[in-house]
Amino acid sequence: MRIVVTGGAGYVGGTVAQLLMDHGHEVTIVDNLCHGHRSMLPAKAEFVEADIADRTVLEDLFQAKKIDGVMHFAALIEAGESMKKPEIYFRNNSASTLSLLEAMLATGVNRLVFSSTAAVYGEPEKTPIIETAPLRPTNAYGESKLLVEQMLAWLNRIHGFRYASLRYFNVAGAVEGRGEAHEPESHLIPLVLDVALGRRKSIKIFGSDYPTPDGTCIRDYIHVHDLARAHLLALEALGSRDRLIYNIGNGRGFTVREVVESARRVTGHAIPVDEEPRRPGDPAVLIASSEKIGEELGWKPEYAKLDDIVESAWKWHQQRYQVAG
Ligand SMILES: NC(=O)c1ccc[n+]([C@@H]2O[C@H](COP(=O)([O-])OP(=O)(O)OC[C@H]3O[C@@H](n4cnc5c(N)ncnc54)[C@H](O)[C@@H]3O)[C@@H](O)[C@H]2O)c1
Ligand SMILES: O=c1ccn([C@@H]2O[C@H](COP(=O)(O)OP(=O)(O)O[C@H]3O[C@H](CO)[C@H](O)[C@H](O)[C@H]3O)[C@@H](O)[C@H]2O)c(=O)[nH]1
Repeated sequence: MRIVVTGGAGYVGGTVAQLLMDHGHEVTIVDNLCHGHRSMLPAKAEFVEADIADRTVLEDLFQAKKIDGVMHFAALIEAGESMKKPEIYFRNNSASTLSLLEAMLATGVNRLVFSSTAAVYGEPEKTPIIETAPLRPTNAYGESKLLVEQMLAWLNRIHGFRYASLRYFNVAGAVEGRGEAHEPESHLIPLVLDVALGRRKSIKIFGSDYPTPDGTCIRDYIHVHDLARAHLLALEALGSRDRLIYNIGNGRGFTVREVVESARRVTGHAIPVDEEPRRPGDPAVLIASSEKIGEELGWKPEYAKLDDIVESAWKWHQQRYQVAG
């Protein structure tokens, strides 16, 4: 298939773009490089530097290349930042995505895989979270993604628009020369590894008074390779089905302190911590049930152990920052 990958200069989009190409698909990446890096682009992918809000560029591209489908990763992704500047999340993640959807409708491109998030659930009533759980985001980032999910449901109902919405839990790990390099970095695992490399003095723990066994937040970490495989399965499934919504996680939760412990085991570094107040908008516990995608598409994570995920991130982190070890 000929696939446009938005946000393909980023961590997840770049990884999926490479896997698509490994499977023989043709890929054109659209990214405005607001957070992406040219070094993340797969070597043989075509690259268009543009914003997803630019309908003219997108419509020309969709028509010229006879595009079969879109994988949409482009977004601002920091839950913490979204609680300080919600408006930029609604503009970039919700309004600009509507421009992309309009361009798809105008040119007859009728297959989309959308990067949604566990943040659409907010504070869950029950864990593991299933896809029919209430959708009540506690941060503006999650709301900006939920708005897109709502648009997609209407486009499906009215135009028969085919889409898969994949609600990722916490993505981590690296594959063959491609890993997590957000700038600025806000995610726990790369920040902890920065401490192990001596790039930061300590890791801040945001909140130690949550109702969890050690008082810190619990998250479900999923390896980026397993996540990428789920995208290919969803893209294929849209050939015969028109509306797919799946959680993508490991089904096991780890506290922030357990992540730090894992990084201590993997890196051999003491990793000092500083206890800080809670970060606004953070739910206490997010753990996925991914049974639905397992039953319907046969997806199963290959990386089940936290130490293996951290180890793969660590290898890449060391290479990226050119420290031997
Ligand atoms: N990393 C996670 O843990 C996680 C968890 C759940 C969901 N997600 C979702 O996965 C997707 C990818 O996340 P990531 O970690 O790879 O982030 P990333 O920041 O590495 O990649 C996002 C890319 O989108 C580009 N971009 C942003 N706005 C754009 C716009 N208007 N036009 C064109 N390009 C634009 C950026 O330049 C960047 O290259 C996002 O939609 C994010 O919300 C990520
Ligand atoms: O320096 C840090 C960074 C994070 N945390 C804590 O570690 C946990 C994980 O935080 P991350 O920032 O790594 O990830 P989030 O859970 O906030 O969010 C991530 O996963 C979500 C889905 O679960 C979203 O999709 C979002 O894009 C993505 O950033 C949270 O409890 C956070 O408070 C710290 O204690 N210290």
